[in-house]
Amino acid sequence: MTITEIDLSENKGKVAMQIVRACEQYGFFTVVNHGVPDDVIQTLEYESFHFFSRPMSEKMAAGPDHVKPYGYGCNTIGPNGDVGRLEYLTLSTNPSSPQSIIPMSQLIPKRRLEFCNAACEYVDGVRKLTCMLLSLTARGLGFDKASILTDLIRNDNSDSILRLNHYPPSIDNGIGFGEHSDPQIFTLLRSNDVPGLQIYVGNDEWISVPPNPSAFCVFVGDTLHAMTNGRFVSVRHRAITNSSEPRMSIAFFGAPSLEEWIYALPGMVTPNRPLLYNPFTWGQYKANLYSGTLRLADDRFGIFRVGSSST
Ligand SMILES: O=C(O)CCC(=O)C(=O)O
Ligand SMILES: [Fe+2]
Repeated sequence: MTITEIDLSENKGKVAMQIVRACEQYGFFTVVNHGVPDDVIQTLEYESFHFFSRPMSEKMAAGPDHVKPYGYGCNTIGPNGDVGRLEYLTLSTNPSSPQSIIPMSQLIPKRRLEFCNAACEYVDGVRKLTCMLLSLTARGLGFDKASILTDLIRNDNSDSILRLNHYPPSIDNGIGFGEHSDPQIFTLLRSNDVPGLQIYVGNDEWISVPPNPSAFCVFVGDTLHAMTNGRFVSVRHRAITNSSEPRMSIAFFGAPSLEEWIYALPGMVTPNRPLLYNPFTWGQYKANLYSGTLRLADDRFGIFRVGSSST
């Protein structure tokens, strides 16, 4: 069983096909030669370690009382009782949100300007990379216009998120971040050289993704799964803590605007692949995710599924 590693410096037609195949198989691949400058990545990692090294009283200024899912959190994930051995900081990338990088940086102790600049530059780089991957995905799926996917993220009101996850050392195979799929379109995650990430590949099997600081891990999220009417897998994944070194992962969750309607793209519904989900807006999906009683590992498509009693 091998994880697809995609070299973005290779022929674009070939890369587009590789992406589609990987999204169909596991909903997961890694990319190298991705174009996000190494110093941008290193700087944000440095600032993130600095933030998490501050006393709890200082970190708490950035949470946990912010609008879900934003702000600082420690050991709890989401509002419904999920726990993990990590601390994290979640920021909106939409400049008009009060929870976005610039206003939230004001709450970050010491080095606030350095943190803010590093996070903004990082988001700039990963957003471009996400657009490139979506453009290649559109091509691989046979669409003439890449904008059918890239416009979702390019939209000024894109609800994309940046999250820094810090896993303190722990050497007993504990759950750092429990099993889940990401709700958005694509997640781009990069970690330091410490293992922990595992993905589900079916048949009760989980495989460990070897850490590669010069690569990004790419996860298909629930939204892209719905847009492809189930052709792409929204990959279940988790993080295990089992190292004497701290692990830092930085995730960019590429999402549409709250008002955007999510529905099966042209050609995705066929006699062999009947429609799975009724159209919904990203805002509706998100509200269902955070306002109800859903746990991290639960299926979130319930009320949106064709034939569900609530639709
Ligand atoms: O840290 C990791 O490797 C996984 C984190 C994750 O799945 C998430 O932030 O959604
Ligand atoms: Fe995730």
